[in-house]
Amino acid sequence: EDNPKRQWLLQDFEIGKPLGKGKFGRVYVAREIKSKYVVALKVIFKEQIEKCRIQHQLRREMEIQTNLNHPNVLRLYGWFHDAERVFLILEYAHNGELYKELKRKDHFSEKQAATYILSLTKALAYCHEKNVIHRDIKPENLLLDHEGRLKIADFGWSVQSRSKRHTMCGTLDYLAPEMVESKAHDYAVDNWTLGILSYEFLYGAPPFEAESQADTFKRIMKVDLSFPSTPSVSLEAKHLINQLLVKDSTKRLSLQKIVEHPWIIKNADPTGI
Ligand SMILES: Clc1cnc2c(Nc3ccc(N4CCOCC4)cc3)nc(-c3cccnc3)cn12
Repeated sequence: EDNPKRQWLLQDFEIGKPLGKGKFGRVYVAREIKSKYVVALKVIFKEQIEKCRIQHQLRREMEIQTNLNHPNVLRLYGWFHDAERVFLILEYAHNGELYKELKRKDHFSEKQAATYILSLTKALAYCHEKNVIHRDIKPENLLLDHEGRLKIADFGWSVQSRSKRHTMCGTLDYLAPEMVESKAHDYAVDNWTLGILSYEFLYGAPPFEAESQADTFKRIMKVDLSFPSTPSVSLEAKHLINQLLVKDSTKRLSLQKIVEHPWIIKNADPTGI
């Protein structure tokens, strides 16, 4: 407040109930005492970080998320550390995890599913513009704010796209074909995931689910996609899913084309609620 660059301290916060635990630590709801602002405090143990040698990954998550500012991306307000822990000060998502909502409702309506997919598409377009590829978009990493607006969280696995970093201010001119190809390939993974999530939001389970990991792998590689007869889903929705779950990453529908797709135009609430 007076000096924004002042280091945050644990004593600046009242810690509330644990919201959940991840592999590297726990997330608590907390309140910054002076401003009474409610946040989520993600506590990560340094020994865990050293043991799994994820220092660089954590630093990358923090650099990336600090620089992202989008209504559908969970804000990272700041961070601090003490002898044994690192603390991330994150935006609190009052309505919790999207996948719990999906489990509760079995599957979403076409309007709800299209609204979430539109929010995700806009958030990913923003991230890609900032050369960030999330690579791990799944219901567990999606949270809902007090208005039910979707927030992408947990950038632990995202990467700053490497090709942009190697070339001089983003020109592709000097990149070898495989580098240009890999750049296009990298970003397109998030488009595939939007297809998976569209299916999962509408049917309640992901399209290539199978008994074993090996079977799921086979189904993905074959793009072994089929639509159950119930719940009944519109042809436009199936059309969008078919245009995203394409093996050739260069043939997947672009984020811009998703925003303009008839199913999205017809069903999504542009305010994202
Ligand atoms: Cl980061 C971050 C920001 N906000 C959250 C959040 N918010 C949140 C709000 C409300 C409820 N409840 C609402 C009433 O019913 C019970 C659940 C849960 C989580 N949860 C987690 C989380 C949850 C589970 C596991 N690992 C992390 C992480 N978060």
